[in-house]
Amino acid sequence: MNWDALIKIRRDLHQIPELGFKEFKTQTYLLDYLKTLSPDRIEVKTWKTGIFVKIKGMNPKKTIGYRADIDGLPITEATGLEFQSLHQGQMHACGHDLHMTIALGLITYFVENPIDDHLLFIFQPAEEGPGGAEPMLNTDIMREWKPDMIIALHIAPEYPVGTIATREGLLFANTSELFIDLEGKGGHAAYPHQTNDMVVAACALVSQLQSVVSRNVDPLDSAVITIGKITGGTVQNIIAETARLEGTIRTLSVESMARVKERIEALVKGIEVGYQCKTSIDYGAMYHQVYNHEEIARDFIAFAEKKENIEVVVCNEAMTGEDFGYMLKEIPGIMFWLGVDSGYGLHHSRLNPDEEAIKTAVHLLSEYIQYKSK
Ligand SMILES: CC(=O)N[C@@H](CCC[C@H](N)C(=O)O)C(=O)O
Repeated sequence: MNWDALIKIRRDLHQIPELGFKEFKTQTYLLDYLKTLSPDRIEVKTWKTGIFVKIKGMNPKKTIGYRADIDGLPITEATGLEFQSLHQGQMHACGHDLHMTIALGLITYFVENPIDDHLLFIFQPAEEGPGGAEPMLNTDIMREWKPDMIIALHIAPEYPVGTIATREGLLFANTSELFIDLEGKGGHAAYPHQTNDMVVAACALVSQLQSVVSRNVDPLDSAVITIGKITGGTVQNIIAETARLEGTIRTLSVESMARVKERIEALVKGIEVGYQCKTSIDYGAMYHQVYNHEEIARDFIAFAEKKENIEVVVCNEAMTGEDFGYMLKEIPGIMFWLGVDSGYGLHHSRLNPDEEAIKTAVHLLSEYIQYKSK
């Protein structure tokens, strides 16, 4: 494997992060790379900004899948790296540049070292939203090339390189986006009694939302409500007529998601009455939990534990979301965390994964896939 070439690929991809379903340059870059590989064994099909790559097996009995997400985030990069993002306000701050590079490393390896089974690599757009996994699953290409098992990984800044972490069963939470619009009556800053101020209403609502997890969810269960963005008003001396909260809900069960939403709706109704305004709630994109197939997870953990230079952690569930959960709902498989040792975490403008982890993942997965194909 030409590791220097893979590092260059990672850095090239890092420079061109694009948001969900706008990954045009990324798709072109990936397709250009795939054209450099011997065409005899691979078939490539595109879907929107995503790509399916099938590597034909020598004596196939099944198809093994690997999924890499390809979109970036609306974050202004502050790493100061020489290969930092060229796209103002956009960054690969969730490691998808590494996920794609690892997929290309595996494709290159298996084109050069064919195995018995078919392999399907899925480059999936829009993981950060609105979600590309579910629509990709529903394509004719996927119906035709559907894998019998599927694998994905996610970088983990908190673990050192060489560590992987996973577990049987639930790994990532159920998620739902949350958008709440408030509309009242604006006016002059000096005449608040003639208005219904939506900045005040929005602040009250953010505070009240904090009681849902602390008072409506069983302490032995887990949930998260995060409001990541508030907008409202126009200038400092005009009382705001509108405000908008944007956030996300995370729960460990589908039932808790329903309960949390019920409570949010009740609080929003209360704001409507208490602050004399109109409200609306939009749940945006929702992701199914990531649930690892127990037997495959056990087998993968046992396999990885035998590898030199790999430390396996059997981790707790995380409140992160991943639309790979939809793929695992239909296809038996696993997701795991890949240690990349960064002082800054996921979705941070200074996230700086150690590129050595690319080698760890390509070694581990090429060996695991060969073992599963025997
Ligand atoms: C691994 C990761 O960070 N995934 C994202 C998925 C976002 C889903 C959706 N846009 C939402 O915010 O609910 C995450 O934030 O966990």
